[in-house]
Amino acid sequence: MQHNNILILDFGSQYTQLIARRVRELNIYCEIHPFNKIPDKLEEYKAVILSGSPFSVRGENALHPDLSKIRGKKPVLAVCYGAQYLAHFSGGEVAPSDTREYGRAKLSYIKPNETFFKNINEGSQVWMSHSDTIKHLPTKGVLLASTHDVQNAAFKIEGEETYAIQFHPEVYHSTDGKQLLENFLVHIAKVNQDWTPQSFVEETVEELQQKIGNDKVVLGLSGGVDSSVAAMLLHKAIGKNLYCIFVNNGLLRKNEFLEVLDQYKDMGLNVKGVDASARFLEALAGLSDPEEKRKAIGRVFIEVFDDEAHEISDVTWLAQGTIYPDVIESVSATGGPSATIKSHHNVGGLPDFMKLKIVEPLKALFKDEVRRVGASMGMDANLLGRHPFPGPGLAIRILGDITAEKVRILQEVDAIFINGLKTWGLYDQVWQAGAILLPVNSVGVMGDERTYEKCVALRAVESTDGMTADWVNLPYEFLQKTSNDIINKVKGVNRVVYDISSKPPATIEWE
Ligand SMILES: Nc1ncnc2c1ncn2[C@@H]1O[C@H](COP(=O)(O)OP(=O)(O)OP(=O)(O)O)[C@@H](O)[C@H]1O
Ligand SMILES: O=c1[nH]c(=O)c2[nH+]cn([C@@H]3O[C@H](COP(=O)(O)O)[C@@H](O)[C@H]3O)c2[nH]1
Ligand SMILES: NC(=O)CC[C@H](N)C(=O)O
Ligand SMILES: [Mg+2]
Repeated sequence: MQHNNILILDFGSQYTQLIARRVRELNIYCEIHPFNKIPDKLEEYKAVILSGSPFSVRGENALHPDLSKIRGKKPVLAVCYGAQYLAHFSGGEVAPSDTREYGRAKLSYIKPNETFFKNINEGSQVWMSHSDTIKHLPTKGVLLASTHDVQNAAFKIEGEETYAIQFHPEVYHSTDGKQLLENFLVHIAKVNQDWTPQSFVEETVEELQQKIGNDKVVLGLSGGVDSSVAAMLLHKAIGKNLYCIFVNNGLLRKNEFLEVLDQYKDMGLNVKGVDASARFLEALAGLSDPEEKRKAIGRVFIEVFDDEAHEISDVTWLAQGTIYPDVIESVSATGGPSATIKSHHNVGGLPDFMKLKIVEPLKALFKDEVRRVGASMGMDANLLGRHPFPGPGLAIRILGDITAEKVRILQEVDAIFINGLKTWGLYDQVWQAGAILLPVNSVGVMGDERTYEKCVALRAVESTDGMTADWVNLPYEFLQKTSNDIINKVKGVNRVVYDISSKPPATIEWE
């Protein structure tokens, strides 16, 4: 258990994860729990933050948890819906505001000498996103700040360490938001700022040793950041009892299998490379529907992994590189069925028959924190800075059916594009990039002869989490040079196009 833990109760705001990030940026650990699943062991938490919500406290379905175990006993910071909740159900009044308020506002009044507003001055910009407003403060409420339009923009409750704000300190556009969180967490709740990548590594290694003891653990390594950092942590904790398996599904980037395998061996990992290319290609033969392709790959992954795990005697644990956003998505407060756009697969979805216990050392971290943890263990910057790459690999970038020849063509094209980005110093400015082989032949002319060959698309996007993305404005000179190189060097390709679609409405991968 991490020390100095902050509990964030999620009422379904789209900003809840941002609250967690801001708290972590202060080197303070925190966890998000759904509003209706308040943990039993409250003594482990030093303070509680209530998030915003799409609901209205006046609505029939208002989220209305019992906070009697928390209020007056722990410092509480209530944000937006949280603030309205405190007001509405404790003797105050919340009503629809005359004008809905979204975006910029300025604090026009701040009560003097309040620790909560230490180093924050009148005029400070805050970001609003609400349609209800707090008309009357709750019993024992003391006004702390106002904006031009919102009289009760911040208040506290006399006799409790309970603070409430209508604006969102977690968003970047609230200029003193981080200061406000620091005032509350450090100066009011007296939480130490000692949660760092190093302390995370030390605590996690100790926990893993206690949990796993002398048991054996198996882990699927993909060359990606998450599984690699998870492997490093486990290696530090249990050494040779960690058995890593890196599967070549024949759909990796050019030379990637051997290069990455060598890199893992240099890191001292106990890793086995399994070349199952033929098995995957066989399973894919004749399939051209994207979902059927994805499912076939998922199935073969499990078979290969299961075969390999059986080669190791007495394995009892399966380790996974699950990270925090994966966890949060599966327990969202408001839930609601969402449409399946694509069936993402990873070895994580192993069936029950494998009967392995699961260990997920990165379950509490965001992607950038995973990178910081990796860096603090001395992991190679190239490995850490790697673009995300999907488990089904080039199979979902070859539209339609897959053959060994198409894989070869796409590997060549992709290598020219990615190496070009690196040479031009563009790789780190791009979140993810790759090439797509289209099921389209077009007419060209090369050396006075007619050609009728394949077309490839290049895709480069900027994003923070892959959920939304925009295409990158790559320099024309770069695109020109890359297109030339591809058409001149890769036999079978006579046309290159650049994908200028954002997500949504498109997705990052084409299948
Ligand atoms: N070729 C592979 N061999 C073995 N395991 C794999 C392979 N590809 C994917 N996996 C497993 O599937 C998991 C999920 O893959 P995913 O791409 O989401 O994460 P990642 O590869 O670890 O990190 P990143 O998101 O940076 O690519 C990996 O953590 C790994 O355990
Ligand atoms: O491990 C994975 N298994 C998959 O099946 C898979 N499909 C897409 N992706 C990656 O997810 C991000 C979002 O991709 P999309 O916009 O195409 O859904 C992008 O980063 C994609 O590369 C996958 N990763
Ligand atoms: N961001 C929020 O928490 C909004 C709270 C509430 N739904 C309102 O519109 O006022
Ligand atoms: Mg990956």
